[in-house]
Amino acid sequence: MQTLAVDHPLVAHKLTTLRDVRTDSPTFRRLADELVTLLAYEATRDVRVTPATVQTPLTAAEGVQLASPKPLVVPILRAGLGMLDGMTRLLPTAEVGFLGMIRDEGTLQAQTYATRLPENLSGRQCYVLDPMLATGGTLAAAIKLLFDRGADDVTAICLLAAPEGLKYLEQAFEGSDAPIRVVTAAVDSHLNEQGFILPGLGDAGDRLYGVV
Ligand SMILES: O=P(O)(O)OC[C@H]1O[C@H](OP(=O)(O)OP(=O)(O)O)[C@H](O)[C@@H]1O
Ligand SMILES: O=c1cc[nH]c(=O)[nH]1
Ligand SMILES: [Mg+2]
Repeated sequence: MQTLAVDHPLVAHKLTTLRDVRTDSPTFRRLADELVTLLAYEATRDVRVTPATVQTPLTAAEGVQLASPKPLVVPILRAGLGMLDGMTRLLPTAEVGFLGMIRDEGTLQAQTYATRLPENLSGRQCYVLDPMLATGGTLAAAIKLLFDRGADDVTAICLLAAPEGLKYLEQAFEGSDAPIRVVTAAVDSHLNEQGFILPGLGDAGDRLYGVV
């Protein structure tokens, strides 16, 4: 598994405001959207392309186009939905599938309550969107579901990741042949006793959707 914490002053600037407890929901949504687009630029570095030739007004030019089958973007509801527009701005022709997952705040176990994905993902590159990688249980379950349907390459885009979650994923998919990448704006310090990322940004779903 590869982890990339994107080191860029604009990412750090936007993340700082996102963390700030005084940031209201509309601003939080806008910043999350902008951050995803910046992270997506790095996360799609290995997106598959094929050679293509176009005619310019003057002559032929060799270039590339996105390969087939096209990439699949999978936001994990609810909080991952706040990352979808930022991602599809960069990959407008990607197909979008949905996973609804919720972490039980007592046991910290993830449960899947909705699945709307293509049955066969063989040969597909998948981009999973979830702002918080905490214990890693949610993302591990999502990646397993994609692999079970034949996906052969998964990149997760997270706004924040905890070292515990990264380690959990590393162990869960140890020996897997398929590439797994995690692209994040920052790897934070650790989890607290309630499984929240510190310093973190609180409950991403609640902050996106105005619960607080
Ligand atoms: O790494 P984990 O310990 O599994 O925790 C991370 C998950 O928790 C949050 O979702 P939550 O369950 O709160 O659902 P929500 O998106 O509906 O708020 C977050 O968006 C991740 O999906
Ligand atoms: O810090 C955390 C951990 C899980 N889910 C969140 O929204 N925030
Ligand atoms: Mg939540």
